[in-house]
Amino acid sequence: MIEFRSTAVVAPGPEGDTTVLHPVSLTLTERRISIIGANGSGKSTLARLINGLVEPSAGTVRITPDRTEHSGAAPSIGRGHHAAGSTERGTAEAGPAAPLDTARDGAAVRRAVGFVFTDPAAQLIMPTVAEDIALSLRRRIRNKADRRAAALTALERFGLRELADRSVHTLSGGQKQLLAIATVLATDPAILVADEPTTLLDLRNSLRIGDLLFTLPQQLVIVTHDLELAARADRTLVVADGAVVFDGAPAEAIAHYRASVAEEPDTRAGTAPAADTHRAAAPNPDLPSAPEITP
Ligand SMILES: Nc1ncnc2c1ncn2[C@@H]1O[C@H](COP(=O)(O)OP(=O)(O)OP(=O)(O)O)[C@@H](O)[C@H]1O
Repeated sequence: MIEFRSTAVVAPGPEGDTTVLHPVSLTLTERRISIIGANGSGKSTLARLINGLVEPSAGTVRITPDRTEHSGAAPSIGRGHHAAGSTERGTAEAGPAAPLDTARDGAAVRRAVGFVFTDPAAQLIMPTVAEDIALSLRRRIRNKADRRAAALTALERFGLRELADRSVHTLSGGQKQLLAIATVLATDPAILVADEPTTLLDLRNSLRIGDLLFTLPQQLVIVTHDLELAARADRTLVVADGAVVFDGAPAEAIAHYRASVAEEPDTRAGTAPAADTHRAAAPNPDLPSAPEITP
């Protein structure tokens, strides 16, 4: 579960403060949450607050990792199989953990919340594929040989086993993104936040990565400009001008976003409000998985 309580982000600058995110309160319990909105609207800021990459200037963000929610068989891709899960998940405790505050419990939050960036190059740092995934396992598995074996098993799960000793620089964009996701998931986070993970990918790889993300046992928060992908969520947030302006069922959220784009010329001329902020807090009676439902 992810809780924003009057969370705001203000960036100081030479010419005064800029409000990047207006105060927002949300309780996110659904398993799949998508965030959509225009460029520069504040989506990444909202996503980065979840794992502490951005700290709130006011209010709080709290994470309650549910260790039971992803204790089942993990999905695989390509020729992979599920065996990796047992190696990495053996120590997972059952039941909900205590809430973590992103400002106070930074290290624990980063362990609980994996983050996938748009550009996988931002997180692939070791020379080879196997070394990269092994690096993410270093805290969990101290012995080097065991770590390599676990890395290979994890790669198998994502259909990347044959690329184990390849330089990460020789991978295709799709393979890099898959590896980036694999390295994050190898640490078994309770929540996965993905910030436009398919933006740099072709259609085939977008579909592949989308299928992977939406079949994960983890709670997923995905920022995306791909409205088909966004529509697969249980709940969608629309962000505009640093505020959550709609929160509800994906189809309605997407319709709201499309309508706001259609109205844009008026908005730019200053003849209409940028967003109907009242709708953000309004509960959606049609939302099948309302905020109180546990994933
Ligand atoms: N530290 C900062 N200082 C000043 N402005 C910032 C800071 N962080 C973000 N912003 C501004 O806040 C706005 C929202 O940024 P953010 O990256 O969250 O948008 P976004 O919706 O993810 O955009 P995109 O879809 O283009 O990735 C942008 O105008 C950005 O330039």
